[in-house]
Amino acid sequence: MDPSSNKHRRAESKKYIEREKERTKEKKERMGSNSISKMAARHLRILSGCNGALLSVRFFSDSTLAQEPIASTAIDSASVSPSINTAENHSQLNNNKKHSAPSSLKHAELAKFSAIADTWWDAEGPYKPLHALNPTRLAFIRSTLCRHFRKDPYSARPFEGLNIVDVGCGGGILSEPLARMGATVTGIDAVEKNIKIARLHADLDPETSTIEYCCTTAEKLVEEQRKFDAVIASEVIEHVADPAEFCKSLSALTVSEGATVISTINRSMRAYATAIIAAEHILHWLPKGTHQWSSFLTPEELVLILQRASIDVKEMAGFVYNPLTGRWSLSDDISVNFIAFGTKNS
Ligand SMILES: C[S@@+](CC[C@H](N)C(=O)[O-])C[C@H]1O[C@@H](n2cnc3c(N)ncnc32)[C@H](O)[C@@H]1O
Ligand SMILES: [Mg+2]
Repeated sequence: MDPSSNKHRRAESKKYIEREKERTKEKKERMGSNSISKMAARHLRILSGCNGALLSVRFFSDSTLAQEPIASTAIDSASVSPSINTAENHSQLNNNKKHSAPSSLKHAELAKFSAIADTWWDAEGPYKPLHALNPTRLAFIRSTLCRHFRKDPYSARPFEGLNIVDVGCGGGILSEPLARMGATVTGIDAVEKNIKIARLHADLDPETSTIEYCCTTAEKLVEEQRKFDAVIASEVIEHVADPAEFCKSLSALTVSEGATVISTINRSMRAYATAIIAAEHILHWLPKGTHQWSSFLTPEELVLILQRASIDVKEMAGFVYNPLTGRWSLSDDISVNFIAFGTKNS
């Protein structure tokens, strides 16, 4: 056939389209074994740490995922507040630029945390909700980690022998009880002031003075080739620049067969009404602007990005607030606050 003829060109185009179809099919098949559609269709068994009740959460089909892009915001260095532009933070931020992994820092978010750093241990201050949430999230963390690492959940120090990193530890509200439960804890935060407060507070008690606090990021620890049995990022992922990259860093920090725990807020209308309108604008629990609804992740999105980072989510639970008692409890209602436990694929 004459190579310049129309017939020849049509035949070549047809071959090309066929090859592309074949490649797409292969790609789909490769992804299929791991894809969220399988994950989404299956029931996750959730054992509540508080009452041992067997809860079950059904994920939606992945069509919802296709419609809703995972929230991701580019770093806007112009929006960094002068309060975070300290020499220490500057050198730390500059150091981050040198690393190959993209920075998880969202400077405007860090400025908000820096501005209220001295209130971490004021149980009636802006971190009141985190203080109130602490026993409930610890119940989930204790039950999932003990089950996974075959530890006795009824022991006073069930995490003895476990090496845990608390990423975005803030003032150490979660790091401290983890250390009291026997874990060797490393607490890291991108805000220098938070780390200073955390260090000062932990030094008040010999049981928590063992915590290693460091002003750094997950990606920086990856560069340093640090590894942990368990990686925890509680109420942090909604404040980072790129949740998917952040999860990759968390995964890289986790030993093979190790555990990753993430808690955050669902991108639901209920979350908008309660976590933003009520908590920030009506009840003034949190400073206005603490959260951006568009930065929240749905549970399905979190499962997907963790799966792509080689972490299989095994258990998930919701945190539900009772305004009458002022207490949080574990629930199968993941429509607002939720927590996920996953394990790193070997
Ligand atoms: C809502 S606070 C949660 C603190 C703590 N995890 C807790 O729940 O008690 C979020 C924390 O994450 C930190 N943070 C935000 N982005 C970060 C990043 N990319 N790397 C490390 N820490 C970060 C903030 O400075 C802040 O202390
Ligand atoms: Mg938050």
